[in-house]
Amino acid sequence: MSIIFSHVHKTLRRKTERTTVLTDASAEFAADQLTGVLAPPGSGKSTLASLCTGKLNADRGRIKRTSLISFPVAGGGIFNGLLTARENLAFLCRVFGFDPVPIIRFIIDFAEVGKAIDKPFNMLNRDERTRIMFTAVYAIPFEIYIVDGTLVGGRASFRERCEELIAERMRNCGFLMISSSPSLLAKYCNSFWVLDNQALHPAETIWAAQDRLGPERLREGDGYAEGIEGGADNMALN
Ligand SMILES: Nc1ncnc2c1ncn2[C@@H]1O[C@H](COP(=O)(O)OP(=O)(O)OP(=O)(O)O)[C@@H](O)[C@H]1O
Repeated sequence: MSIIFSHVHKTLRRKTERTTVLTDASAEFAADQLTGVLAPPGSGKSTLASLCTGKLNADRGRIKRTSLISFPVAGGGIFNGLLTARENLAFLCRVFGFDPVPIIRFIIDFAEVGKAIDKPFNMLNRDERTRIMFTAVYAIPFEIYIVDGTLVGGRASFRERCEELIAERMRNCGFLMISSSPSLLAKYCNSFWVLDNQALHPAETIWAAQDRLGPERLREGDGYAEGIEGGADNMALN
């Protein structure tokens, strides 16, 4: 089970601006590995994540998914701000083929949201939204979790519990972490790729990946975001 890129081309377009992110890129990300893709800032991390999840399609080439792939951890635009948190979560569970009842029960307990679960998502405060968004992705039993820079979030006590949940998932599931931070990928991953010159290259170690890009093109970070701004479509409040 895996995500396989075969000769993928992708150009982003906005008015007159065109940015080519991938040119004839091939790679295989296995569902039984913790894979890190080291990529400079602005080189196409979010685009790669969106191609993996199917949010974006390749212009040319093929992306074959034979695993159940998550939406990006803490990815924006997943929740609808006008629906309640419970309605959003029920919808997400059904889209991915899971019974919402036990998953929502788990999220209410784990994220400690109580009655806020039945409020419109855009009426929740930033902490509540952050806890729900991080718990939602890890509560659903995906086969490969997609991390676009941010792995964990929330305030101290939630973050600690969330890290335990992530460690549990990492024992049984695949992760594809796309980041500009060598130390983040070194901490969690056991298989490495580099996104460089619009192509994906395998690397033996994170140090080989870092050497290929050069440290001056990278940006250290710990994959932590205390809170997520917005996080939903139709956000009326922050
Ligand atoms: N719609 C668009 N049209 C043209 N260029 C775009 C578009 N969206 C983003 N870009 C540019 O394409 C490149 C890749 O974007 P992407 O968001 O995938 O990169 P990223 O590595 O995730 O960026 P960051 O490090 O800032 O999070 C960036 O240089 C960005 O400025």
